[in-house]
Amino acid sequence: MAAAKHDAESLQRDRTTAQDVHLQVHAEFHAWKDKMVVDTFKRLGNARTSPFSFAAHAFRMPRAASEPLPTPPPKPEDRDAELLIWEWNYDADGKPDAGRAIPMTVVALPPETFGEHPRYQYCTPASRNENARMLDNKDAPFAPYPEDPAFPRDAYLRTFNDVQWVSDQRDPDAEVVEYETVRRLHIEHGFSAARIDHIMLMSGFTPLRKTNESGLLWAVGQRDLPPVIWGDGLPSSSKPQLPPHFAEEDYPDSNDVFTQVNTGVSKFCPNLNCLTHNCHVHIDADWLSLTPAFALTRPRLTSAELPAAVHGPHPGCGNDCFSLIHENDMEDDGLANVPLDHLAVLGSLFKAVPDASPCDLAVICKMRCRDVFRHRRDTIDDAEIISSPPLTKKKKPKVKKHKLEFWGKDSAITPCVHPGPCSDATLCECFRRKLHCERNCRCAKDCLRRWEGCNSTCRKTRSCRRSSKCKCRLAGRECDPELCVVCDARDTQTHFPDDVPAAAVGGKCTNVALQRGTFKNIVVRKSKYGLGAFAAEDISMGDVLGEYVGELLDNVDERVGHREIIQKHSKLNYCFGMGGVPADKDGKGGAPETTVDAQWLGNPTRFLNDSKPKKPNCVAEEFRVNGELRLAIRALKSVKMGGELTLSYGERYWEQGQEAEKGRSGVAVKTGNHKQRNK
Ligand SMILES: C[S@@+](CC[C@H](N)C(=O)[O-])C[C@H]1O[C@@H](n2cnc3c(N)ncnc32)[C@H](O)[C@@H]1O
Repeated sequence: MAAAKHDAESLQRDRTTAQDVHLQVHAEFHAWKDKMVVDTFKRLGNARTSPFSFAAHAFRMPRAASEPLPTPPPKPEDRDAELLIWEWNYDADGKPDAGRAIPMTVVALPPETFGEHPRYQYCTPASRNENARMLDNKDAPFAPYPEDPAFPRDAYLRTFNDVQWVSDQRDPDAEVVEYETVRRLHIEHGFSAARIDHIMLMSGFTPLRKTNESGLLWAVGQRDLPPVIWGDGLPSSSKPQLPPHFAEEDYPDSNDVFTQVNTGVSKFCPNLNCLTHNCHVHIDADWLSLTPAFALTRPRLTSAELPAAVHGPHPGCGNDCFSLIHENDMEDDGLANVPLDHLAVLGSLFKAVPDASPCDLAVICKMRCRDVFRHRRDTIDDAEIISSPPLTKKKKPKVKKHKLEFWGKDSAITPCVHPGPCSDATLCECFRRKLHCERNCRCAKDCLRRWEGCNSTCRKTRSCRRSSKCKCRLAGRECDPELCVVCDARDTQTHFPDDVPAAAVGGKCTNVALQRGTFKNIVVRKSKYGLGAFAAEDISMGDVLGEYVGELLDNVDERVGHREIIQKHSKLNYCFGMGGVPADKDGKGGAPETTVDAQWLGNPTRFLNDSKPKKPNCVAEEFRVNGELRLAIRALKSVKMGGELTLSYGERYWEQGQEAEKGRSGVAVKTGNHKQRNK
């Protein structure tokens, strides 16, 4: 009872101390900030030679209301000037000089010279597709058309759960104050991390660390803090700092390389042609990581077996190699001089690759291989290895080729990751969806489901032209630089239009334009329907002009509701459907697999207008590129420089436009076929 009372009293005392420190830090921070802001403005006002000197002139006001503005100098003799601009300079005391007049000639231009610019909707330039944000309907990042009373702002905001400028914001000033409070509580008052966390959480502050990648200390570690001068006149940088791994006791593994690699690996795209950090295309719409974490590996080799197993009869890394030193001699070589950090890294590596060559591990850990070997011997128990069951090689089940079934032109965006061969039993997604396995699938290299490239069909022509029997072309794929060897898809540098003779193209793959980005120059100019895309150079039939890129929507209604409101209001729709079931020849039915929306993210191909009632000179074609569905815009005929580039959106685009006017939902309904736009 007495102990509990004592605890409660001590907690109350600590809370009071923490509150006092917090109030003090808060006051000091705001005193510094107010002064810093005023000083900055003063400095700008006094600047003479800095780039801000313009601002100095602009903001210099008469010292007192009674102080008159300088009298303009006499008008110059230039009688033709219809407009004079007066300019004065101020000296260091703020006194204006005599001033000068700059004559300007006013030229009357015909009104059509500066006609109204067509409406333009802001768009982030992009060279590749991006997945639309998961939970796109979660927070509205901003309210569009703020000055347009006709925009249905309330209806727009109602399609979101919240508004980002209210819900998600962390005040960076509060973060600086909280951090300094924590620093003082630990350094000056001896509070432990756990005690600080306990008190701060009671007061509604952010926990010091929530996970390895969140919490106050993690967030502060991501930023450059402002150079605050505290109440004692000293800057933050001159003060004793929190210890490096403060408050990490609850996350003992966060420093472990094995854990760190596994945290990082899940954020990289597993597509071997991409490997982008936080890839928004190949990592699936629910942001599930596709890259499996590294598992702990059991050691299989005893210390006595290791040297021969990893190096055979040869030394691994030279005359000083551990494999040449007798065990008894090694005893004298201590590990004492090896820094603890290096040993920690080595310990992590033993978890992942315990049977790797000590010489290789030595390079990674900046140690001698004999020390690596010795540390392994000290930490991995040979007795456990001997007692563990021996590895048995499983027989590979035979898969008969004629049993393989494939469905249409689809291919897996998500690589299959499962132990054993691709089958229903191993829950292989490629097998279940009747897709070809792709290069980045984790199945065996000789898996019969794997796409093989066009080597069997293009051996003679080696050009993969559209008229050819190229297996990749016929399957709606671009050639794969790793697989399509006979056409040299890897080294092709040039794009060949259709009218170049086949002989001139031999040995040069023409089916890699999207991967290589061998596009034509397009300019955006005024056209009959707002802005349009025009050829900035002569274009030949068959040329790929560019890739239609934007945000990828997977057709979930909630994610598109707000987009539809913007489309209706602006009367501009940049959606394009891809994949899925094509519509019939009248443009009816069908459902796209994905919609590319270039409303907020795109490139000049988003400006191609509909050609109706004329025939279009371009077409959009779908290609699978490394498992990813992409849209190429190709010329159907030659277009001279300056000619407008057009597509056929398809009847469905316009029909659905009228339905959308009536309030029907459905941005992401099927394009007629891949040549038609989606509304
Ligand atoms: C993808 S945008 C094309 C670029 C658009 N002109 C601009 O200024 O941003 C499609 C929109 O352009 C307009 N548009 C394109 N072709 C048209 C046509 N043949 N007739 C009328 N409007 C057209 C429609 O407003 C349509 O929603």
